[in-house]
This record gives sequence, structure tokens and C-alpha cells, in this order.
Amino acid sequence: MSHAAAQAEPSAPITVPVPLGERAYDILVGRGLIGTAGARIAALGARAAAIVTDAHVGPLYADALAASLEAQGLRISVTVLPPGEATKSYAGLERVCDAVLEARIERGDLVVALGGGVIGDLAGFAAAVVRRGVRFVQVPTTLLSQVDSSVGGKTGINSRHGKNLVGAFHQPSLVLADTALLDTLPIREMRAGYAEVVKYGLIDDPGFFAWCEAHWREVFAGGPERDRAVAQSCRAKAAVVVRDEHENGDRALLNLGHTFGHALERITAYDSARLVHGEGVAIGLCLAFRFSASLGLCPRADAERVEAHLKAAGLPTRLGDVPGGCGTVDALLDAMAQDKKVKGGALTFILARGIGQSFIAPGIEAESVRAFLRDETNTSRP
Ligand SMILES: NC(=O)c1ccc[n+]([C@@H]2O[C@H](COP(=O)([O-])OP(=O)(O)OC[C@H]3O[C@@H](n4cnc5c(N)ncnc54)[C@H](O)[C@@H]3O)[C@@H](O)[C@H]2O)c1
Ligand SMILES: O=C(O)C(=O)C[C@@H](O)[C@H](O)[C@H](O)COP(=O)(O)O
Ligand SMILES: [Zn+2]
Repeated sequence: MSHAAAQAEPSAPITVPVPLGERAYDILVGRGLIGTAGARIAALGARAAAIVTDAHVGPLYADALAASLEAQGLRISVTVLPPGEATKSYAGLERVCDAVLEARIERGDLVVALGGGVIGDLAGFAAAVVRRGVRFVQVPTTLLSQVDSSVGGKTGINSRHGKNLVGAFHQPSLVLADTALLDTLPIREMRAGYAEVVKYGLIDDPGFFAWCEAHWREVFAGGPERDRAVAQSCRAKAAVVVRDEHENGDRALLNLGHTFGHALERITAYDSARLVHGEGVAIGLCLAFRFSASLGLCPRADAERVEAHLKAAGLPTRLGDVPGGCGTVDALLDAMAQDKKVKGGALTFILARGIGQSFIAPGIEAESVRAFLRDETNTSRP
């Protein structure tokens, strides 16, 4: 069964280039792009495509994508995985690798990730390792994946030791962000993806944050503001990735809110029923701003403004908002110790001097984080 959104009239897409030399690619943003996927993907020169999707997205959009590819003469296979963060696992990786090999995908062919960030990260990682690297295309179907995870080439799976701890940098050959597909996205997932949109304003673009405060309802509703928000987020991310593809420096800014957020995801056992990534990021953004304020780096009023906006958009903002609890301060610190930004045993945080003034802060003492988290767990709503 295909959803009506898959037949939406194509609008002229906004093109965001990612000029990464021999790994350069375009991100296309617009309504109705899925119907044009076949011609665009065929132009990459593949003869076969292994579509990877999940059991929510597949029934809505896999037929439309497959038909568009088949119309260009591509040989197609479709693999459907269980939805949710738990699929971004060793078992999920084995399934996708086997499916790609089963489909006889050659290095010149393509893996096509049709889904949210879980499918994009997982299928992208499988593409990175099968035959030591086959090409892949991202067809992101959540707000989060359109504004963030489909761009920049971070792929991977979770480990019981922590989030995204097993993975590879592997850039896609094309990103097709059809914003009409978001019409079927559950509101909880729309909100979660919106946390990553707000993140770009908080990193270095106070004007974009103010725009978000004024226009978030239209972004949720669809129309030109949604496309504008997706395209602007992709531009912001692409600019950072082009400066620092492999996160040796500035790219860590994109991790604003994630040291706390990833720890919460591990503590909730990657259980999407309790916490999804974007919700962890929303709480993490608020914690990063309150932590900055507690260190005297950032005006309290800015931390309050961040929280007020995320709350207005329906997102959780406090440790006490985690269903089933956020674990002990020690458990949180233990989870953070596995963060990829740890250097010489010390934590690195992304802190802020204000909205749009984030910076990388290495060498943060665990004791100062402990004191802050103790305060947070005492003052957090139940
Ligand atoms: N690689 C990166 O740079 C990067 C960036 C941000 C997040 N991530 C990762 O992305 C993952 C989160 O991605 P997500 O928020 O997209 O979650 P997700 O992939 O789990 O999708 C969320 C839910 O929405 C459903 N869904 C997806 N598209 C739909 C649609 N159009 N209509 C109806 N239902 C739809 C899915 O089946 C799922 O149940 C996390 O694992 C996170 O770590 C990676
Ligand atoms: O692309 C990046 O770089 C990011 O940090 C974007 C984040 O939103 C994303 O969640 C990413 O997967 C986190 O990466 P990690 O290296 O901290 O696992
Ligand atoms: Zn993220």
C-alpha cells in the first residue's frame, strides 16, 4: 500500500551541496521528491539497489520508491526491519549485510536507506563494511533524519557500552529529503526531530533560533517553512562537515546536548517507548545550557529561553521527564565516560556563552558534572 503523500506533486527542490572533494554530493529538499528518486539514483550509474526500510515506513513508501527505481531498469530488493532504536544493533547489522550480499549488490551498485535515522545509520554502516564499501543513498523519512542524520556520513550501531560506539564515516552519494513524507510522521517523532533543528540555532545562529521560536508551528504543519527549516539545517550541518569531516575539531559542536542525551539513551536501554534520540537531545540541550549557566558562562535567562521554547514545542526538558526515571548520578556519569569526545579520561562538553555561542570545552572535571547533576536530580520535576 502506498500513501497519498508519495504521490504529492513534486516541487522544485532546494539543492544543498556538500562539497567534500571526491566524496561530494547533493542534498535535495522538497515535496514529492520520492517519485523522482528513480531517475536521480539511476543517474549515479548503479544497476541494482538494495532498499532497506522499517515496518512503519515500508508499507507507506517502499512501493513508490521501488516503482520509481524499476522504471529506470534497476534491479531491486527490499529488506524490512523492526522499527525502533533497538534495531541499530549487531543483529540488525548482520541482517542488513546478509540482505545486501543476498541481493548481489556490487561496489558500483547502491544501498538505499528509506527511513529515519535508525535505518540511515544502520544501512549506511552496512554499506561501509560490505565488500569494504558500497555506495549508498539516503531517503530520510523523519524530520530528524532530514535535518541531521542523513547528512555528514556518520554511520553505526549502538553497543551495550554506549551509543554509536561501533561505526564508520561513510558519506552517502545523494540525499533525497522529500518533506511530504513527514505528513505521516507521528507527532512525537516530529517533536523529537525538531530538537535537532533548534540545535543549529543554539550552536552558532541566534537568528535561526529566533526564527524557530516564531515559526515552529508552521514547520510542524508543513509547507514552505518546513522546507526552509530542513534546508537551513542541512546547510548548517554541511558547512561544519565540510570544515571537519572526521570530527577532529569543530564537528564536535554538532554534539551539543548529546553527552547528556546519549547517556540517557543508554540508561533507558535504547527503548524507544521510553525515550527517543531527539527527546534525549532536547533534555541534553537544556542541561548543557543550565550547566553552562551554573559555571557562570552563560546568562540564566538564555538557559530559561531554551527550555521555554523546547517545552512549548512539546519536548521534555528535565531529567525528571524521562519515563521510568533517569537512573542515578553515578549511572549517568558512568555512561558519559564512554562518550567519544573523552580525551585522556576527561570529559569534553559542548557548552555555551549564550544562544548561538556554543564552544568545545575539553577537560571538564567529573566532579563538577556530578555536583551539577545532583542539583538537577533534586530540582527536576518528578
Ligand atoms: N548519523 C548522524 O549524524 C545522526 C544524527 C542524528 C541522529 N542520529 C541517529 O538517528 C536515530 C534516530 O532517528 P529518528 O529520530 O529518525 O528515529 P527512527 O529512525 O527510529 O524513526 C522514528 C519512528 O518513526 C517512524 N517513521 C519514520 N518515518 C516515518 C514516516 N514518514 N511516517 C510514519 N512513520 C515514520 C519509524 O518507523 C520509527 O518508528 C538515532 O539512532 C540517532 O542516534 C544519527
Ligand atoms: O553529525 C554529527 O557529527 C553529530 O554529532 C550529529 C548528532 O546529532 C548525531 O546524533 C550523531 O550521531 C552523534 O554522533 P556521535 O559521534 O556522538 O555518536
Ligand atoms: Zn543527534
